[in-house]
Amino acid sequence: MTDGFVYEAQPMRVVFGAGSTAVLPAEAERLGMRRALVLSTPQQRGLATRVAALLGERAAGVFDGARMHVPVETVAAAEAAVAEADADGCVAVGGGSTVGLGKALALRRALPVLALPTTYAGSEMTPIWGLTENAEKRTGRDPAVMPRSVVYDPDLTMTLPAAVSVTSGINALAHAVEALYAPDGSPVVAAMAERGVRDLANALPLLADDPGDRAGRRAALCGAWLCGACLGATTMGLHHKLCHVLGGMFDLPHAETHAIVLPHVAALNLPAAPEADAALRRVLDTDDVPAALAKLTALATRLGAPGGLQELGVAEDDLPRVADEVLARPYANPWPVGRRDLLGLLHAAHRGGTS
Ligand SMILES: NC(=O)c1ccc[n+]([C@@H]2O[C@H](COP(=O)([O-])OP(=O)(O)OC[C@H]3O[C@@H](n4cnc5c(N)ncnc54)[C@H](O)[C@@H]3O)[C@@H](O)[C@H]2O)c1
Ligand SMILES: O=C(O)CCC(=O)CC(=O)O
Repeated sequence: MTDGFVYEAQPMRVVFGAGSTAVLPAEAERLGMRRALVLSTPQQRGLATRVAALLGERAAGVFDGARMHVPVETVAAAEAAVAEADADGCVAVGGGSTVGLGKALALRRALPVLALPTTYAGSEMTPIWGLTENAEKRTGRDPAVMPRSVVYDPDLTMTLPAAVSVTSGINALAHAVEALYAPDGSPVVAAMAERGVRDLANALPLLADDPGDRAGRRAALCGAWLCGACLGATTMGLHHKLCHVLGGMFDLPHAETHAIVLPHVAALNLPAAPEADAALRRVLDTDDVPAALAKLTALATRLGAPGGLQELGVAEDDLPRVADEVLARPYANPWPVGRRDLLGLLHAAHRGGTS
């Protein structure tokens, strides 16, 4: 096939709108959940408890042990909670960490997942699961982990701190950027990516200035949905690979790592991906896409996010080990990545700022 494409739509049901949390009991009923375990991080236990109260008899309890990068130990504890509560489904209330735990339960226990995202990570739109064991993060794809229903309520994002709003928004942007040059892209993905990037790039500066901006919250969540759907439909490239290796090896905060790395990968890859570059120039209204992305990263650092890998505690001496791991099992990428380029990129991301 020349210049063709394959697009496989993911089965996704989305309910979007301020106050849409109220539809949860009806969504649980639609999915046939009679005893749903509500999942959250420890920090979001209060919200999870309110969600359990809203579910009433359909709630089987709250498990608040979700952690970033889905450690296997956390999954084991959640499985024990599922067994003890005799749960027949789970409601994941939170960001990518909580949705990721729901996916692990879907994978291992065939439990249906209903997701209420509260960050912009976009995991709820993908069949990608991740698990971390012995400082190594494994990822895979399985349609069985896709949440059966996703309720996007911008009201739940009002409490998301400004810095996390910007970094998790950049995580979502990265999904769209890589989807635009993925080998399995398509016009549907490109349309979602362009709209998602535009929504997020417009909304993040508004949220940085005023996290209470309701229109900004709505636009950012809509952008996160679309960018997440792009990731769900395409294969990931160098950027995601780097973030997974770094995240797994050093237990780094996921969104912050994405925010640091993205402008550097864009600078390396976009010259080899002219169509993606043109689309991003158009939607970001710029002649220099990496610089526009670096401005968003700078927005996050102004709000207190780390500006470079060194600030995240990564030792410079460890960078060759990261490069080795990335090159050992590379993801498809427009620029044929060599060790020299990769080390240059890693050192720049380590220092922080632009390449
Ligand atoms: N599989 C996928 O497709 C995919 C995509 C993106 C991210 N991820 C995964 O998601 C994880 C990162 O997710 P994340 O960036 O959303 O962070 P997160 O879920 O870890 O949340 C970050 C922190 O913010 C808190 N929080 C979340 N929403 C809040 C809100 N509205 N108000 C106040 N506090 C809130 C959480 O409790 C947590 O303490 C990583 O493990 C990453 O690998 C997976
Ligand atoms: O890197 C991402 O943002 C998407 C993939 C991912 O995080 C895998 C996981 O769920 O751990």
